[in-house]
Parts: sequence; structure tokens; C-alpha cells
Amino acid sequence: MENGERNLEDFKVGSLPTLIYIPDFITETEQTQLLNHIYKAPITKWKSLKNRRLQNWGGVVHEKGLLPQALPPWLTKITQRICQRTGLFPSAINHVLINEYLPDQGIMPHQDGPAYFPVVAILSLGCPAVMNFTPHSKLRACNDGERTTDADASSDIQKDEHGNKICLNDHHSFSVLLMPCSLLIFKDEAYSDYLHGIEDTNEHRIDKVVNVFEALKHKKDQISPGSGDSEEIERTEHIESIQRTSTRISLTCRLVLKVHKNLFKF
Ligand SMILES: O=C(O)CCC(=O)C(=O)O
Ligand SMILES: [Fe+2]
Repeated sequence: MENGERNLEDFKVGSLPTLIYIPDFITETEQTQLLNHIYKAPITKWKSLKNRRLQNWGGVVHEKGLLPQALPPWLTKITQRICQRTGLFPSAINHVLINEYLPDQGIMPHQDGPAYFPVVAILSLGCPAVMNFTPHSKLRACNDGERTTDADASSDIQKDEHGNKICLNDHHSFSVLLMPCSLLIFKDEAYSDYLHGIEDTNEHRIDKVVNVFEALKHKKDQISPGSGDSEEIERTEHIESIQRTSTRISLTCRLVLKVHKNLFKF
């Protein structure tokens, strides 16, 4: 069965309710077409930041909403597929941020801004990379002094009827391996209780990845490209990191619900 026909539930990874990883969401030909469009854009379309470059498509996002600009057809082809395939966006995706990372570039752990509808879909192109999810500091703070043996863990603290603190969910840091042509979607706790980021190093650890099968496939390919037997996968399980050897491009596709039709109403 093609990935496009399978139930979204089948692509859930990790223990959080809504972290979805779809390998081969686009074909390699589509990846090449997208990269061509991205690199055909005028140089002025790129905004250089300290540790990466980005292109902003769909308009300017302000605290109060989006000052819109129509997405080009080469992007709506993808955003429409994401909306249809996931059914998680209440209306059409209207904003796409394209990030370019050299092998030693990344993005600081962060939470996406409040202007966005709280579902994000990230399409990956080019070199594989690992995205790390870490519990939000607000949650970690609840836990200070209570879980000194496990620095990565955090819990929702609530009070019981006597006012004693009780821990509900455990929050652990985890990672996702983002392979080219894959789509990562996250919402709910993964969106609200965790920071996500990519380390600015050319080697990424994969020991905490939740999409394990993807990691094993990749590890096998690093050792002997092309051969796919499962014994080989087992033999490569000891590899704990991936090398970033070329550029990665990502398309962060989101929806800003509040759209300003008229500049003067801002
Ligand atoms: O490049 C990525 O995969 C993540 C980008 C991201 O988190 C963002 O644009 O907010
Ligand atoms: Fe983000």
C-alpha cells in the first residue's frame, strides 16, 4: 500500500498523542522540483540569520495576524496535499517558512509563535537531520528538586485534595530523525509542552529517536548503500549518530487564522 493511502494513525511515532512522521511524503522528483523553485527565487528573497538563511512565503506574520500574500502554485501543490492528507488544518495552510541549514547550522530550541494555529507540518529536503524535543522550562521548573536523578524528565504537577503536589504525565526529551522527502506533523502536547530545535553541529545523535525504523534504515545505508536486509540493519544498530554532510532545506507549513485583508485595519 502507498504511504498516501494509509491511515494517519499508522504514522504516529513516540508516546505523545500527536507526533506523526510520514516517510516519502513527496517523491524524489518532487523534491528536486521544490529545490529548483527555492534556489530560483531572487537572492533578495533570502533573509540571513546568524545560523541559517530563510525564505518567508505567504506574507508577513505579525502578533495580530497575517498580512497575506498568495502562496505560489509550486507551494500550494504541497500545502494542499498536507491539508487533505492530514485533515488537521481547519482551513488552507497560508504560510510557509523555508529554512536552509548548512551541516553545522541549526535552530535553537523554541516554541512556535502564538499567531499560528497550533499544528505544524515540516517537510524535509536534502541532508538528514535530527530534531530534538525538550520539555518546556515551565514544566521542568515544576519538577525542580523532585527528580534530581533524571535530568531529562519532567512532569505535570497538580495538587491533590490535600494540597499535596502530584505528578501526572512524565515528559521526557526525545528526537525525530528527519529524512529527505518526509513530513513531520506535531500538535497538542508536542506543540505546547515541548521546545523543538536542531543542534548546530555536523554530527547528530540518534540514540533518542522515536522513529526507530527510519533511523535503522538510514544507519544501514550509511554503511552499505542499497542493500536492505534486516540482518544488516541489526548489525548496524550500534551506530549512535548521523553525519550531516550537505545542506538541509525544510518547509515549515502553518496556518495563521487571523488574516488582515486591509493594511489600514492593522
Ligand atoms: O527546520 C526545521 O525542521 C524546523 C523549523 C522550525 O522549527 C520553525 O521554522 O519554526
Ligand atoms: Fe519551530
